[in-house]
Amino acid sequence: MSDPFGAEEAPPALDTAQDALFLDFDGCLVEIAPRPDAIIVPERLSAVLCALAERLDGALAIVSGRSLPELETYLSGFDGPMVGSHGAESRGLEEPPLRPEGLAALQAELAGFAADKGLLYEPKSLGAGLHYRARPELQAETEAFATRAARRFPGFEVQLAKMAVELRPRGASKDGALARLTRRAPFAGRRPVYAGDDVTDEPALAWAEAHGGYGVKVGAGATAARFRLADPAEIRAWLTTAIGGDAWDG
Ligand SMILES: O=P(O)(O)OC[C@H]1O[C@H](O[C@H]2O[C@H](CO)[C@@H](O)[C@H](O)[C@H]2O)[C@H](O)[C@@H](O)[C@@H]1O
Repeated sequence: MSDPFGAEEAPPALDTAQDALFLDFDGCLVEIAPRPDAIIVPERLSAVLCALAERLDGALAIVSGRSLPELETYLSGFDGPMVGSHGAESRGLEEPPLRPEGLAALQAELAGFAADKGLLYEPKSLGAGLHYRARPELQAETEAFATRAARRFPGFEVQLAKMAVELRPRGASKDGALARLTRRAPFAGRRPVYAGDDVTDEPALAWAEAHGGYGVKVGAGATAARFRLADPAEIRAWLTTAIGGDAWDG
């Protein structure tokens, strides 16, 4: 694909003997949908992730901005490690969640703003999101509101996402999650490979590049990643190839 931001090349085949693989969820494994609850998760996805995790000796983790319970529901057949809420909560890592004070009050404020403005409010296990896809003209106002909310609730910070602005626990990050994961088995000593599509993924893509591995940017846009694939369908095909599978058919 042609892109003004470099990273033209497709990634090499995964090296299952030495790679540790970290995968974003929305926009990477599944296509972006008009609403968070409207995504379509291909039936084979969990089975492909399980097979690939086995080839990687368990060194495969999902690293997402989604709430952990949602990830567990959408990928119910996959039992490997998962990091949710932009690094603030995890499964299989024995890490306590980052739960700042004021979550309920913060959520009530964001829900009220959404109701007033006709935005989609997304309650999250450790934060909240405001989706302005239906009212894109309100992006600046929504971001300004979120910035003011983060001042009143200092345990939280603003996280921009595709057509959305979120408040997540302060200090949570996907690159921080990668740093922690790669210090422990079965990830330690392997080459970090991260794939993701959004600004929420850029620090993790840069982290993989800076730590002996590489990033795969999904879709268009400026990126720290060396490699690029066009969309989640190409990501799924790349994963399937690594397990010797046939062409992805949904
Ligand atoms: O880190 P990710 O797995 O990419 O999650 C980031 C956010 O994804 C979701 O929102 C995005 O996807 C929605 C469904 O396609 C889309 O409607 C929305 O516009 C996108 O921003 C999710 O709702 C958020 O909680 C995640 O943080």
